[in-house]
Amino acid sequence: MSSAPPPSARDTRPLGSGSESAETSAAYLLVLEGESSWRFPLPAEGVVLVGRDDKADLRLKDESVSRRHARILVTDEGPRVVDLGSQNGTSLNGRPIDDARPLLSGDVVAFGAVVAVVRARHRPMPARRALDSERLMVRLREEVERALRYGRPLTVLTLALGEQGGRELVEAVLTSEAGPAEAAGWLDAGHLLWLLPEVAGEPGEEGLGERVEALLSASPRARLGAATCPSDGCDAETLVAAARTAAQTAAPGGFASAAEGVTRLALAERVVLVADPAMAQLYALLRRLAASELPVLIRGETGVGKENAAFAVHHWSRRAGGPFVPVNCAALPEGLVESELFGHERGAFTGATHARVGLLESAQGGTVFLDEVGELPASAQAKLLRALEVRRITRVGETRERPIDIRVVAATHRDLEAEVAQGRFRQDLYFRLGAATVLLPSLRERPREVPMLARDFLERACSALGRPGLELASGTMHALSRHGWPGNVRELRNLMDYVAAAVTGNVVEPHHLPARMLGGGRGAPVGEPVAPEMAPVEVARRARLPLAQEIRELERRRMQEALEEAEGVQTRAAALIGMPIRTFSFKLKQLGLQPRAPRRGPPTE
Ligand SMILES: Nc1ncnc2c1ncn2[C@@H]1O[C@H](COP(=O)(O)OP(=O)(O)OP(=O)(O)O)[C@@H](O)[C@H]1O
Repeated sequence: MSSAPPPSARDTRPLGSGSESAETSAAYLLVLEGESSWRFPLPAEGVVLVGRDDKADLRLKDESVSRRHARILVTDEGPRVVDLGSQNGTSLNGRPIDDARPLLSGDVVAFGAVVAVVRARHRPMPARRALDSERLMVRLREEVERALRYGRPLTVLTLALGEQGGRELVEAVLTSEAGPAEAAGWLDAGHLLWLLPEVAGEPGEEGLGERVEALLSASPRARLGAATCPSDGCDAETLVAAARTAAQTAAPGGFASAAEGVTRLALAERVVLVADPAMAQLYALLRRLAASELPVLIRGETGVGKENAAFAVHHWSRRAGGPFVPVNCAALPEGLVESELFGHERGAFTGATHARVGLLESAQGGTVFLDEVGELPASAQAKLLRALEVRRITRVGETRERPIDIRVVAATHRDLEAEVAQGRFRQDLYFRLGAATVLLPSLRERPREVPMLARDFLERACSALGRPGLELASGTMHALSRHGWPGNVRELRNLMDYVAAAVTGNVVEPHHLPARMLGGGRGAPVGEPVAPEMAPVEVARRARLPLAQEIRELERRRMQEALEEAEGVQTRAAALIGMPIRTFSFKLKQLGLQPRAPRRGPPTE
């Protein structure tokens, strides 16, 4: 292995001259030492010792460099650097390294105070680099890990072969076009995946555009799609799914990026973002259901977007001009459920000083959204069933019936069938409400939507506060993608509201997130307490918590205890701690606490 030339010769030394490795070199280091800079060609394969030692291959003079400082190992997978326990350490892109790290074009390595920039020359990918799907996914996971760790871009490009095929030509393109840091292979007979580290997937970006053109020249009827880490996903499976979905949306012979696959549904004042294919299908179904008058039952965990789905049914229906009346059945005051729902006459009960129109009647000509319908007491269930069957209601304290023209969309986080089986919910009402049932997946099940929702909520929160937009660091995106989201979209929204208010710089770093999110793991148990406004980790480490946080923690504990004592009946739990039921119900959602199933007796006629 050749040693570095003396400083005087370094600046002028042409790349590839005077070194046995230069002819075969695929990459070089641009070394910046003191006032001088020079190129050090890396061998095609072999080991480069970096240090002040006379025997070092890359010989440096700076005092900050140890005699045997680092080693660069070059294999057909590309170069990797490892520190040899040097005094001042080796860093990659500003971060100290403690184990072997791959070097990619554009990486900045520092050996003590000496800096070297990696420049990879274009080297055709050997045919054997086309990996089988298993190895390809392993490689993609490594690349995702690297992209997130160092905040570097990574794009995955997928090709769905057209009817005319062209597999051999596509493979020829890979052999001639793929760079040394890239990998590609077939996911199945018809889908190719090409990993493009350092490609940000931006419109008009050369690294992407050239490859798209080359692939389409090989298979002109193919569809191409691309997804980028972290903006379209932070794990291998999500990125592949996003790229494949994008390819499906492209025309034959065309290309689409995953970002183009995000749909913004403008539903009057509401904006609903949809990117997950399952969600897109569900919203298409809701649109079809809207055209009918069928009652719709929406199932899903708390905060998953059930009210938005219900509003979509209303908005797309012929009732859009009428009112949309949301009713939280869990928050209706015990004893007043019927008068709230059906209204009452003056003097119907103590305190009924005026006649009052009920919530159902106030939805005349429109849609009533019965949220948490599983919480309705048995007597109200019976009365609701009758009202829906005869399309009339009777106000409490009145004998005459009044006609109603409403559509009912109901929602529940419970398994209503199981509730029916246990005698806690009327079967006939269940059949009536659940003529069409739509199950919304939890946010954990649609990881593709986490980054885009996070960005959107953050942008909206910043603009509501009148502050400039904030960026989400890739480590933060990673933490968001690993979180279990027991509170679903609401939890994400609350978190973004919190960071918009709390973070002072321009970038949301992982340490700004609540401590509970940094341990990570999709497996975070559902129903785990959620406090989006919980202090960031530095605050949590302090001996004393801010007063506001202590109060919130106390509130959470007391509410949980009360719920247990009241066997899940929210109105009773609220009364136990002297909190108005509406406040209780609101805080329950805000804190992501799971209301337990109330133990009710079987419904009566
Ligand atoms: N796809 C989406 N795009 C934009 N915002 C969303 C989306 N899904 C949910 N949200 C927002 O997340 C929050 C919670 O959604 P929503 O109230 O519809 O959930 P929910 O399932 O009805 O909750 P709960 O079970 O507590 O009644 C709302 O602020 C809503 O606007």
